[in-house]
Amino acid sequence: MLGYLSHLETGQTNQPLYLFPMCPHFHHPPPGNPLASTSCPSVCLLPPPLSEMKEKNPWHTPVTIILTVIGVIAIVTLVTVAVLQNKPIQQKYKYGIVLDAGSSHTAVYIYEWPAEKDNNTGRVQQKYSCKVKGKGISSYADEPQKAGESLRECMFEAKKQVPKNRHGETPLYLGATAGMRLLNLDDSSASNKVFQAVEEALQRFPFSFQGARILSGQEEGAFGWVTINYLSDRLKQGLETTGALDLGGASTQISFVSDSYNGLESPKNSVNFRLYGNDYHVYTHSFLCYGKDQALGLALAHQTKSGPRTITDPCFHPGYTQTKNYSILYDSPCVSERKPQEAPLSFTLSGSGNFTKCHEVIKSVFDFTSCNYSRCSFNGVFQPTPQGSFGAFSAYYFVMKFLNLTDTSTSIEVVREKLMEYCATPWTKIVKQHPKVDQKYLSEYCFSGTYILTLLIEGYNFTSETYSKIEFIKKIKGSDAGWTLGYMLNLTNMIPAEAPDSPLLPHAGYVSIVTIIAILLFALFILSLRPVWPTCSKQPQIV
Ligand SMILES: Nc1nc2c(ncn2[C@@H]2O[C@H](COP(=O)(O)OP(=O)(O)OP(=O)(O)O)[C@@H](O)[C@H]2O)c(=O)[nH]1
Repeated sequence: MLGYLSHLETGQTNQPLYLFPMCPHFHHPPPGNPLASTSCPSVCLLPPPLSEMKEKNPWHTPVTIILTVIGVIAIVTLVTVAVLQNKPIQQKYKYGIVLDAGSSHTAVYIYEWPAEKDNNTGRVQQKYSCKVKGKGISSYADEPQKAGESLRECMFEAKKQVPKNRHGETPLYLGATAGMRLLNLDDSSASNKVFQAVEEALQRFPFSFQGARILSGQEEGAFGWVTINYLSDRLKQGLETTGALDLGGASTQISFVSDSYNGLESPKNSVNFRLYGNDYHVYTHSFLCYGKDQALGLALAHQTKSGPRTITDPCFHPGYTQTKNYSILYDSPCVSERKPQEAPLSFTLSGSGNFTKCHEVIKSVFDFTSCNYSRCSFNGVFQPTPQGSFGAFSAYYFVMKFLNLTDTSTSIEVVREKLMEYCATPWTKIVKQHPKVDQKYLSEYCFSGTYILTLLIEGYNFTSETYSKIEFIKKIKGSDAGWTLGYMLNLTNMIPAEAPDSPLLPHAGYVSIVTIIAILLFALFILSLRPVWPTCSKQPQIV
């Protein structure tokens, strides 16, 4: 038989090298007689000059050609099926809507997750959020109808955001937090009317309305913890969890896992979860009246207990003045009992911008003396020592971001110094520096920054070391940090108690393995046909 002819030049002899695929090695015909046989048992004699002959490829038999074609078709079919069968289909989404009816305002959040991964494996993420104009629903106690109306604009937007064919199946929840907790304490009938109005308003939308309710402080804290750990994938991967610090307008929550807390001491602070096959004993506490707006009210109440007409408030910038109404300030159940017996209608507040004095005023709103447990935060509330990393969101983030204090590697002493300098800055200068910032927020950053530091260090007992493990966050991977996502995940059973079975291989790995196996099988098949392989003949076939 005759193999392919190659005219590669060999280095030493400068003779042509003849390659015969069926011969075990190359060989050089003896000089002068290129047709002489060499050591290859199936040696192929040199053919006459190429121009004189036409090779007949021994593989070109009908059987080998048919087998090769069948083999190639089989491989292509196998790989195509593997690719198509296991290919991620074009994503379709399902949706869930949660309204966070907070004390200061209401926000609408739309979440989405892959429809085909409904069984707890798809990642839920925030698709859209809308801040409802105006104040929180609790501020509509005197005109409940308006509470419902206030939600309409954002809800119409939500209708546009969710595809029409998903409207009917999209669950819609409203959770109210500390503002409604306070209204409910103060006037439960007014609170019911507000709920009635918002329920009627929400039922008019084509979503699957699941009801409106007040979350307990414990739920608010625990679902905030779930949210941030879910978004950072710590739950699914069974990693060490992050604590959650949430500072609202009317309440504040702290939630974390501590090695020293198993729920036996102060069981009311314990929330247990089994998520993705792991058990979590979470410590959580919500301080009603210690959100930043109510805390400001507590601080003002402390300074106006004798019913003065003017106060010099160290938590406001020098040159800042404001007239405040006594009945509005003391309207909140957080301070109503402390209302001075005799007080004028209003008082004038003049800022002095003194961080040290502001810190003293703020400390006076905490009770650090009573504790019936092994350890307490404040107001006699049990709390283990903060442990691990923490995510601090809501007003923690707004305030620290504005003050440029989100870098917690900055020592607490430096944070104090910066606050000292900031508080002492005259109000006119502050306004000039931030002409676009809402003056209500702007005027309160000195108080809020000082309050946050006091709450964290003296209140929750963060030390220089543990303070550096706090991260001030607004969003994680595009979704807002807050209780709403955790709440929805819980109500829709989107976090399984046990770890779901995951596919052994990702799509690409699966396709690669099928391809390799197909090729190996084909090679094996060809080898198995060895008996019918064409062999080198002693005589070249000249056609
Ligand atoms: N500086 C600043 N403050 C904000 C902003 N949005 C909200 N706040 C304030 O931050 C505080 C906390 O706001 P939220 O997290 O919405 O709290 P909330 O849900 O109204 O309050 P709770 O019912 O106590 O949970 C409130 O005092 C708000 O007035 C913002 O964009 N910038």
